[in-house]
Amino acid sequence: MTSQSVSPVATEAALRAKNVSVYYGSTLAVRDINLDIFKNEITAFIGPSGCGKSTLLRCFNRTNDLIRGARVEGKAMFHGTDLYAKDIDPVYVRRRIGMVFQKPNPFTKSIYENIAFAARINGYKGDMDELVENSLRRAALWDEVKDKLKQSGLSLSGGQQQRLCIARTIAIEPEVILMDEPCSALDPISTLQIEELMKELETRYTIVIVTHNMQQASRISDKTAFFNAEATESGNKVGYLVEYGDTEKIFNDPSEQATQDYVSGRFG
Ligand SMILES: Nc1ncnc2c1ncn2[C@@H]1O[C@H](COP(=O)(O)OP(=O)(O)OP(=O)(O)O)[C@@H](O)[C@H]1O
Repeated sequence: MTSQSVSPVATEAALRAKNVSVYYGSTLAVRDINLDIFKNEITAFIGPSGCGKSTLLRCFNRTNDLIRGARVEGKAMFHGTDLYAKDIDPVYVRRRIGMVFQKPNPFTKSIYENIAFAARINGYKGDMDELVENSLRRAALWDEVKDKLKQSGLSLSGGQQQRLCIARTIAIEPEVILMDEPCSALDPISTLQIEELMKELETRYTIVIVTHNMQQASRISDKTAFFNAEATESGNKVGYLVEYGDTEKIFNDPSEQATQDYVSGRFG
């Protein structure tokens, strides 16, 4: 075999959606999504309100299971394993594929216990002080809180609370972190801190972020998926994937006019 014949190592898809459609009751919310999310990359989901970004995101850690009437068709896979197969425990799925929400939601417990409690209920038996420190360090919060670990998590600023939630997620040792508009409740400085943190976390984790902030998507993500919604005959709107690719291409040279219009702020 010559060096020319050796193909480059294919980047591994951590998550894969294969013909994924999601219904709420009898209403189709998102149709026929096909998409690979690559390991150690940041993937951004963008698109106008209601096009199904959060719905699709939730498929990847089975949090749609917690919504009454939600039903997923097709396959959502994690390293080739069907996340919805009969023998798959959704609690295990959510441990491997963590989630950070729009509004910071620390427990009404101390900063220390926000991490320790999450780790304990997930069966962690190691050195708790070490885990708390490491998780807070990785979430770029340690220096700000190391002298007040007994204070309530709710005493922190919004941006610090969101980093605490990220630390809590990290403490469970996930492989993927799903982030649903994690900065939408934060001021610009806290937003930049979270963005910097995401770039640091990317070396260890695969990150998927839903964002309405175009600059944020173009600043931090490697790949971008643009979704849109169209009206069905029954008058409902159904979301679909318009275009997916390298962020640079999606923002500078998209294939679809709708993508161009959206990223340049002409609609949405
Ligand atoms: N819990 C739910 N129950 C019923 N319908 C829902 C639920 N969550 C979302 N939907 C519907 O599914 C469609 C997609 O919503 P979703 O929140 O996933 O879109 P989105 O692109 O994330 O929107 P936004 O950007 O506003 O957060 C919408 O029509 C919405 O009304």
